[in-house]
Amino acid sequence: MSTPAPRGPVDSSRVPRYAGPATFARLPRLDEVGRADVAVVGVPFDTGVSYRPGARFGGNAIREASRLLRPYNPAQDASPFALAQVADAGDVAANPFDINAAVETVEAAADGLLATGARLMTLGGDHTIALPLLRAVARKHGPVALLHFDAHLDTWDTYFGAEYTHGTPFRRAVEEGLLDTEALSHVGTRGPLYGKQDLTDDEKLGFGIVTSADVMRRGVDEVAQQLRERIGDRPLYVSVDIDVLDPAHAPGTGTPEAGGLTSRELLEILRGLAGCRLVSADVVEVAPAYDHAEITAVAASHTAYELTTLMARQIAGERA
Ligand SMILES: N=C(N)NCCCC(=O)O
Ligand SMILES: [Zn+2]
Ligand SMILES: [Zn+2]
Repeated sequence: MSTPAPRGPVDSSRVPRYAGPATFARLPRLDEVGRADVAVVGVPFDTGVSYRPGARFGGNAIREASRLLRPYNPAQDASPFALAQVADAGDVAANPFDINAAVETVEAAADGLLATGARLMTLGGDHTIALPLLRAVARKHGPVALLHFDAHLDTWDTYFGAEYTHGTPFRRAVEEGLLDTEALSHVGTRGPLYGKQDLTDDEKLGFGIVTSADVMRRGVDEVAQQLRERIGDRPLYVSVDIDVLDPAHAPGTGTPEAGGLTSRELLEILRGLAGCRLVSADVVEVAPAYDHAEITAVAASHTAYELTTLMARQIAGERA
């Protein structure tokens, strides 16, 4: 069965790129194209944060910054929006006053989009939302490999007795059997912890750690190769907390930590994942009130672009 040619972004050589409403990369809305291979969906929710709030505005900041993306990605030699239908699915109406209700709403929205055959490219929102997203993805694919880019472990147990927060999604995900514990990696980890036990607990859950300093010492190619080997041909979920980047590269975030990755390192590691079976991804924790000159939002838009390109190439490869 032949698939219709995907509808791509508005042509920025004919319509100024700063004109009109901001969808991700100036792509059509999902309701304009009916269905999508990759649905870019916003989750404006930040009730799970432990420090600076504001990630509820992250998705729209990333959309605004993504106006400057262009249709051909030379680093991956691919035109993602021609290889697959990528569309902007709008925002999930997550309850800002009730975390449990919000988690349920995100899960249901993700289920709905995944049921149409779309992969999710989610724009957060704080990191709490990774849990409902992983629930939906695991319901579809079974336990998935997880590649988690973050300054933080996000495998803590509770904050103030709360189970669902931005510091706890991946412990919950392991407890719920959503992850393939043979293939769990944190990348970019750094900064002070509550105690050494944090690391022991994290290791017991099955995670391997590539610290920010490891990336600097070993280089992006070696790191990407090690990650690819660990992931193998498992279905893969990639979660990018933008605070994995150094505050110089991403000041607009809620819990910044010194000594992070450069945006160049992050983008190169992502490109090195070509060939992995990427089933969905998120970019979270962009808090534009702390941003300057859209530094963080631009980095996040390029991160989502590389992830989308990986998914589009994967989809095109499956079709061929
Ligand atoms: N997921 C992010 N960004 N941060 C988690 C930090 C949890 C803490 O305040 O200890
Ligand atoms: Zn973090
Ligand atoms: Zn995080």
